[in-house]
Amino acid sequence: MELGLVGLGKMGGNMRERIRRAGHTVIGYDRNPDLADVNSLQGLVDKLKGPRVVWVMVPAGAATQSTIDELAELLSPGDIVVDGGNSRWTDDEKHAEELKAKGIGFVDCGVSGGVWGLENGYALMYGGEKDDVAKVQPIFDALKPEGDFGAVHAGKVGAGHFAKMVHNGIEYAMMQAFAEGWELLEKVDSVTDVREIFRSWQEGTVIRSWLLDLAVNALDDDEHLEKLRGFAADSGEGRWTVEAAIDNAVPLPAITASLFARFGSRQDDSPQMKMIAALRNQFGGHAVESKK
Ligand SMILES: O=C(CO)[C@H](O)[C@H](O)COP(=O)(O)O
Repeated sequence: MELGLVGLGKMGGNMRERIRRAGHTVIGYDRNPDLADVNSLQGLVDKLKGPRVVWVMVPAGAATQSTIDELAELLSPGDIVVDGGNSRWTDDEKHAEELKAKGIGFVDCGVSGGVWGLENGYALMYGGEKDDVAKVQPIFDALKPEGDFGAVHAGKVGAGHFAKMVHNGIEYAMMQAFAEGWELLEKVDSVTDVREIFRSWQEGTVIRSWLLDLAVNALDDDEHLEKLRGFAADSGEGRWTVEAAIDNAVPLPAITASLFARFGSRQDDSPQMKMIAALRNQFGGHAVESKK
């Protein structure tokens, strides 16, 4: 089938390649002309025969919104827009309504697989009407990993991004657990080879996993991670997971703590620990450390 793909960055560029390898035609548009097959969204829409399927793979928020606004004007009734970015699931209903007013279908799709997806396939979680999903199915089949697993119709519009958001929340907590275990092992003198302990865990253990494999890769590159600064950014999905937990009164202590650990990583001199030091000093005369 034919697909229009908007956004040809790290994810979109590799996805174009994987879909083409499966024998489909992909017309790609990106603001960077070096990556694009056409020089505008109008050009992309003109090149596709109807009914069209256009997959949007641009950063969540303003970039996704403006792309969908533009597509709503350019596409025709019966066409489908897929949002494959990491959009907040609460935006999906709005996007579906905006497009529905023009007779255009909408499917939201959480995509996991990172830079490894080109070869390994992408895990897909999609939400939307059955008929709309069916029109995109050949593309889902091309992108998903080989075998029985790796793709799911998660439910109504929004369910795909909700599932991906929770996946990323779990990702935060798993990474935090590996990071904490690694730091503790590194701290203890009697342990002489932390990297080999991590490597040994790759087979036979309860915690063997792709994240563990990636941790071993990272330690092979830089055994004590000395080249890195202890700073972790976040793209929003961890926050949204915690917000959804609050809205639904679901306790998420591990995911919440892992999100807050990232916030802590951005502080060189913790303001709250200054207050704790000051209070301990006030009530107990406990020693404080002064700024150098
Ligand atoms: O979806 C992903 C992996 O599954 C992305 O890599 C995601 O952007 C990572 O999130 P964060 O920047 O918040 O760590």
